[in-house]
Amino acid sequence: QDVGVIGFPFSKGQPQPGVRSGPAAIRNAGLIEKIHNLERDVKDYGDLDFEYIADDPPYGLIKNPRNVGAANKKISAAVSNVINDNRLCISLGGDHAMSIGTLHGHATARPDMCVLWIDAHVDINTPLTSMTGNIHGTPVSFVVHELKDYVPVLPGFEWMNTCIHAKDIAFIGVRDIDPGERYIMEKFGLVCYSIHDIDHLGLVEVLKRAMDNVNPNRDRPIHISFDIDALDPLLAQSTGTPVYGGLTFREGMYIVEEVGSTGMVTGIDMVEVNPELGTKFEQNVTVNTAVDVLTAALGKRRHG
Ligand SMILES: CN[C@](CCCC[B-](O)(O)O)(CCN1CCCCC1)C(=O)O
Ligand SMILES: [Mn+2]
Ligand SMILES: [Mn+2]
Ligand SMILES: [Mn+2]
Repeated sequence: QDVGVIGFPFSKGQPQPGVRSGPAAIRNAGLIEKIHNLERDVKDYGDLDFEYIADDPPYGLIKNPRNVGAANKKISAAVSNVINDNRLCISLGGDHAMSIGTLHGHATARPDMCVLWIDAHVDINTPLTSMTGNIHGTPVSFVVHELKDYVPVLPGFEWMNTCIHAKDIAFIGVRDIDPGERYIMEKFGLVCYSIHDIDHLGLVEVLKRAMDNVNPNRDRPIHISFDIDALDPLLAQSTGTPVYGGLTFREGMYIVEEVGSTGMVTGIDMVEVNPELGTKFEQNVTVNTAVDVLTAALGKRRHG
């Protein structure tokens, strides 16, 4: 399947501006060329630009609702466009709030798509449970049908509708959940494999169970939302919310190799790379790892 790459230099879902430079850093590390080298037809759709809305007071604790809502409306249309071009859409971030738009856009183009959320976090705070007001900790609550009654319509989000069922998403790599999120996960029976589960069951079994939950017949388009902070901070240092004890490079690669090899992946987010955090060395390791994860998802194999 052909590939489309689109950049979302977006940072309004959290307080650190450097995440806006993620797309440029990932491109500079040679992503497009490396995809070419896989004999995949790849089209670069460039970066989306986001008009800044100055008058954007908080909604409760939630910061920048109008900016985040307007950006995600554009992101959704852009992602739908790439997928309707029959290209696997690679969305480069930018913070994880952008996945409100990437999931909405993917589901608009592929209504039966399912989601693997690879992250240290479950990002399912509602605007009322978030303790930080950073929308990058809430994107899942905006898209899940069963949470509709728990998520107020924020200014800037009037365009939005929920687009997946709780059973259509599985989380892998989780190790930092807020109390409100834990309540929601248990109340709605969301499928979540923590780092502890990986240590207990093994990654092969965890990945099998996650796929059995969201894609039992392996016949549904798959959206991989990869938050670079799923990986251990020793590897992915340049990110806004690092949490110790994350996925190794090998575990991260195994996940995307396995899921990619189904040939069912039609959307991938690579988010939360902040090239302005950490040392130059740490920035390079983080960005190069992001590129390696993406090329592995597209078929680059370590066994040649
Ligand atoms: C776990 N929830 C956090 C982090 C969200 C990370 C977003 B991601 O996209 O990078 O995954 C953290 C909330 N805690 C901050 C420290 C004090 C306790 C609450 C939040 O801000 O909601
Ligand atoms: Mn995270
Ligand atoms: Mn449905
Ligand atoms: Mn995240």
